Amino acid sequence: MTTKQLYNQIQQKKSFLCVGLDVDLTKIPQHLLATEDPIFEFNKAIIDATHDLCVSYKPNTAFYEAYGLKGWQSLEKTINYINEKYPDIFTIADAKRGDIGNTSTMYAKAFLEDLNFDSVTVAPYMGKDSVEPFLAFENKHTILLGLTSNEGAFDFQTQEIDGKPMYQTVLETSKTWKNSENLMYVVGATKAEYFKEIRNIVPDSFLLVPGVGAQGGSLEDVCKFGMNKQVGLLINSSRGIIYASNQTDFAEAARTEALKLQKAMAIILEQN
Ligand SMILES: O=c1ccn([C@@H]2O[C@H](COP(=O)(O)O)[C@@H](O)[C@H]2O)c(=O)[nH]1
Repeated sequence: MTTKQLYNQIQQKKSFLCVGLDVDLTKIPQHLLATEDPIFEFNKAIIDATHDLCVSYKPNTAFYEAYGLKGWQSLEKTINYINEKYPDIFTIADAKRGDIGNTSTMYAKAFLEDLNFDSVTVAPYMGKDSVEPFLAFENKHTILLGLTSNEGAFDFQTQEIDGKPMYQTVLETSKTWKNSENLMYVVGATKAEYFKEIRNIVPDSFLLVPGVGAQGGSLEDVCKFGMNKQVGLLINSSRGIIYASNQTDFAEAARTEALKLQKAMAIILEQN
């Protein structure tokens, strides 16, 4: 999928919402545990209930890897379901990979070729040769960790080397790499005050923004400095949407929460 197609979806749906599919078997409705594949049944119901309100789904692979082979199979069924039933939706494997070149190539094949996600999140700290194998995939996107939403982001990412915070060096250096058109960045909603500076460095890139909802980030604050001509934002909420209820009405409750965010986004889009 191209960023132009993603932008078209944003305009059509008046939404730049990404729903996070972080399935924890201890939090999903009990009745689903009796089914053959509770993770997939949960995801399928959430996806069917929210697909018209969001432009992206982001399963965090940790929540599938934690359940071994069965978890990986649930992830595969989920991505196949989205690709077959809702092919216009942008898919993100939140896997935070990155290794020496030949290993990164295998990670890239796993997520972008075998599972056929549109994008994968990648950690930047092993440098250019660890990221370029992901960028080698045409029409796919690499989402590099820029400035993350957690408190630990201040341990390294904002630390200065030669007078410049490390996250800025990551943005400036990575945008010179091969096929950087297909590069996006993760920037946490909890770091709203950094968006102005980040937009100066990467004015045209899409930013994947987790941290709205359960982590307390503000949609309005992020949009104020984070939006660009193509909107340029994918705002993720996972727990705030998918665990709105743990009863039989869980999918409707998820839709209600997604709708609240979509309506707020529609207003912001109208004003910009
Ligand atoms: O900086 C980051 C990078 C990734 N995440 C991931 O996003 C979701 C957020 O979930 P919520 O339930 O909406 O808090 C989750 O998969 C994280 O691992 C992040 O939060 N911050």
